[in-house]
Amino acid sequence: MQKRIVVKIGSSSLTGSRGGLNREAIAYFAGELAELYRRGVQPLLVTSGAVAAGFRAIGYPERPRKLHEKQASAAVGQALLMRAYQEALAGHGHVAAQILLTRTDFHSRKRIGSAVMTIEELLERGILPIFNENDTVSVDELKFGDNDTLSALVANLVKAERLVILTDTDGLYSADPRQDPNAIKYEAIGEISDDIYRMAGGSGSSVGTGGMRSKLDAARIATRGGVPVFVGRATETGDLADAAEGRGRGTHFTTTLSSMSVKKQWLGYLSRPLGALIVDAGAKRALAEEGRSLLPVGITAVEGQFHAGDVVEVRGPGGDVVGRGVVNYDMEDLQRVCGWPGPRVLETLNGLHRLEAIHRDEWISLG
Ligand SMILES: Nc1ncnc2c1ncn2[C@@H]1O[C@H](COP(=O)(O)OP(=O)(O)O)[C@@H](O)[C@H]1O
Ligand SMILES: N[C@@H](CCC(=O)OP(=O)(O)O)C(=O)O
Repeated sequence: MQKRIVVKIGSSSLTGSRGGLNREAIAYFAGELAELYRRGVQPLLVTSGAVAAGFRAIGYPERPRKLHEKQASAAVGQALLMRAYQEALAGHGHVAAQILLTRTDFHSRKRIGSAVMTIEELLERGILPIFNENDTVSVDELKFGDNDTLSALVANLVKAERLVILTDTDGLYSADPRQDPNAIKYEAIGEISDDIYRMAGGSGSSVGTGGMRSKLDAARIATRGGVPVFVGRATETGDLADAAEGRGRGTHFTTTLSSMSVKKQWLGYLSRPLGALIVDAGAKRALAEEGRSLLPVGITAVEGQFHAGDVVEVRGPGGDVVGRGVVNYDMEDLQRVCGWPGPRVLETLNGLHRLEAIHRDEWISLG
C-alpha cells in the first residue's frame, strides 16, 4: 500500500479576509497535491472553505454566525469549492471525488465501514478524495465544529502515514502570535498535556472556525491512532511535500503508538455508549491489566438502557473510565444477574450465547 497522507486545508488558507474563494490558493494546493502523487504518495484532502466561499455569493456582507446562514452559505460554497478543485487538479491530470460526512456517520459502524470501502476504491483508482463536513445536515451539537477533527478521524480510518494540517500560522506557539509577538514556537511535541492546551486559543482569522485548540484536539485523536501530525503553513512550492515527510516549518506532533483497527477506533472514539457497567477492582484489573473478558460476577451496577450488541462504557469502583465494549446482554438481564457466578447465570438465563458480558475482542481500554 502506497503511503497515504491526509492534508487538511483551513478556511484561512483558502479565502481572502473578505471571504471569497482564493482561486490562486486552490491552484497552488492543486500543484502541491500533484507533487505528492509524483513522489508516489496517495493524498487525501480535507478542505474547509465552503462557508467562506459561499457567503458572499448568497449575499451576506460578512461570514455569517447563525447556524442556518452558515449552512446555506456552505450549500452554495461547497459546489464552488469542488468546481475550483476539479478544474485546478484537471490541469495536473488528476480527478477529485467529493465525500461529505457528519459526526453521526462515524457513530455507525456500518456507515463508516461503507465509507471506508468507497475511499479504498477511490484510492485504488488514483482518485483524490476531497472531504468536508456535510454542513447542510449537521446541527450544532452534532457538528465536528471544525474540519481539524474530521481530518484526524479520516487519517485514522485510512491508517495515514501522517496528517498535515495547513493553516495561516507556522505552528503552535506558547500563545496566539497575533496577540503576543513574544510567543515562542514549538517545533516538536510528544504528549499533548493540559499545559500545551492552555497555550491554544480560538480562531485568529475572520473565516476560520477551529483555531489552534481544535488542531490540538485533532493531533490528540490522530496520534492516539498512531498517526503523527504536522501543523503549519504551506506557501512555497515543495512545502507540502516537505511537511508530508515530516520536514516542514511547523510543529510536529509525534507518536509511538501503532495504527488501530477501524473496529477499535470506532469502539473507542466514534461510538456513543448507551449505558455503563460499574465493575469491582478484580474485574477492572482483569480488563485493564490481564487482557481478559468481563464476566457478570465482576459487575456491581448497571446504568442506562441498552440491548445486546450496543456499546457501553465500563467504569471502576471509583467511577474512573476503564474502557468501552460491546455488551452481550440486554440491560434488564444484566441488571438481574450482575454479581452472580457463571453457573447461576447460565441456569437462570436460558439460551445464553456466551457468558461474557463483554468479550475481550469487543473491548478497548481507555483508562
Ligand atoms: N497558541 C497558538 N499558536 C498558534 N496559533 C494560535 C494559537 N492560539 C490561537 N491561535 C490562532 O489560531 C489560528 C489558526 O486557526 P484558524 O483561524 O481556525 O485557522 P484555519 O482556518 O486554518 O483552521 C492562528 O491564525 C492563530 O491566530
Ligand atoms: N465545513 C466548514 C468547515 C469549517 C472549518 O472547520 O473551518 P476551519 O477551522 O477554517 O478549518 C466549511 O467548509 O466552511
